[in-house]
Amino acid sequence: MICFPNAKINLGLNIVSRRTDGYHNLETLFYPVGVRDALEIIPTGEDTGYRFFQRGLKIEGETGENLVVKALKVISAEKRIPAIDIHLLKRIPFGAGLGGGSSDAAFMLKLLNDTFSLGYTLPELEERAARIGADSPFFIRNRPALAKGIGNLLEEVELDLSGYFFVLVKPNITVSTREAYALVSPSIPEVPLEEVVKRPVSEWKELMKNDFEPSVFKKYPEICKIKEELYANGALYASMSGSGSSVYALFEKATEIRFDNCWVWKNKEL
Ligand SMILES: C[C@@](CO)(OP(=O)(O)O)[C@H](O)COP(=O)(O)OP(=O)(O)OC[C@H]1O[C@@H](n2ccc(N)nc2=O)[C@H](O)[C@@H]1O
Ligand SMILES: Nc1ncnc2c1ncn2[C@@H]1O[C@H](COP(=O)(O)OP(=O)(O)O)[C@@H](O)[C@H]1O
Repeated sequence: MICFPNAKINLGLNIVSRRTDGYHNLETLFYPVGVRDALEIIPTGEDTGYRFFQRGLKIEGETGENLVVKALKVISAEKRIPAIDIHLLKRIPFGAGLGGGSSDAAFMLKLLNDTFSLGYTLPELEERAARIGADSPFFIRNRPALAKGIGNLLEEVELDLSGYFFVLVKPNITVSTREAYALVSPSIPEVPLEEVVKRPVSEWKELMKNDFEPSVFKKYPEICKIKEELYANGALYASMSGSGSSVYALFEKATEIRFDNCWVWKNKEL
C-alpha cells in the first residue's frame, strides 16, 4: 500500500498567547498543497517488527525517531500490527514550515488503518496524530481548515484557491520550529482570520500577517528578500509559511520569476 503525503501552507498565522505547558495558542488557516512525499508499507510475512528505509532528501538535524516510526509505535501500543517494511521517499523540504513530517505521520496512521482494517474513525485518528505533532491532525482530513488551540482544534472552511498561480520558494535555510516559537511575540489580530479569507485575495496583503515573520526575517534577511521579490514581480499575496523558511505567493498570471540557490515550485494550481 502506498500513499503520497502532501505539504501545507499557513494562510495567516497569529500567535495568540503563550501557554503554561510551553506551547502557544495560535490561529491559522491550513491549506493543502501538492508537494508530496511517497510512503509505502509492505507486510513482510513475519509476525511483528518493522524496518525503516528512507530515500530522497536527507533529513538533517533529525533527533530521535522519524515521525513515521513514531506513528507506527502509537498504533502498535494499541493494536497488533504485523511486521512491515516502511519506505519513505522524502521530497517535501523540511525545516520549511510546510509540515512535511507531520503529514508523513498522519498519512502513516491512515495507511495502517486502511491496510490492516483497524477501524479507527477520523476523530480517533486526529487524536492519535495530535500526540505526534501539533500540526499533524490537520493532515487526517487534509482539507482547508481554520486551526486554533495549539493547531489541533480544526474547523473546515470553504476556500478554493484553484485558478491562482502558486509559487513556493525554499531557500537553503532550515528554521527550527521550536526556536522560532521561542523568539515570537504573541499578538491579537485586528481582523479575525475567518473574516479575512472571505475578502478578495488582493486585500489579504493589508489584512493578514504571519507573526513569525519579524523575528525570522531579522535573523535571515534573505527570506524577507524573497517575499519582496515576489511582490515586486506582481504577486497578489505573499507570505512566509509557518515558522519558515519557505515563502509562497499567489499570482493572477503565470510568472517568469527566478531565484538562485533556492528550491522553487512554480506556476502550480492549488
Ligand atoms: C509553526 C507551525 C504552524 O503551522 O508549523 P511549522 O512551521 O512547524 O510547519 C506549527 O505550529 C508547528 O507544529 P508542529 O511542527 O507539529 O509542532 P510540534 O512538533 O508539535 O512542536 C515543536 C515545538 O514547537 C513549539 N510549539 C509548537 C506548536 C505550538 N502551537 N506551540 C509551540 O510552542 C514547541 O516548542 C514544540 O516543542
Ligand atoms: N518524516 C519526516 N519528515 C520530515 N522531518 C522529519 C520527519 N521525521 C522527523 N522529522 C524531524 O522533524 C523536523 C521538522 O520537519 P517538518 O515537519 O518537515 O518541517 P516543518 O516543521 O518546517 O514543517 C525535521 O527537521 C526533522 O528533524
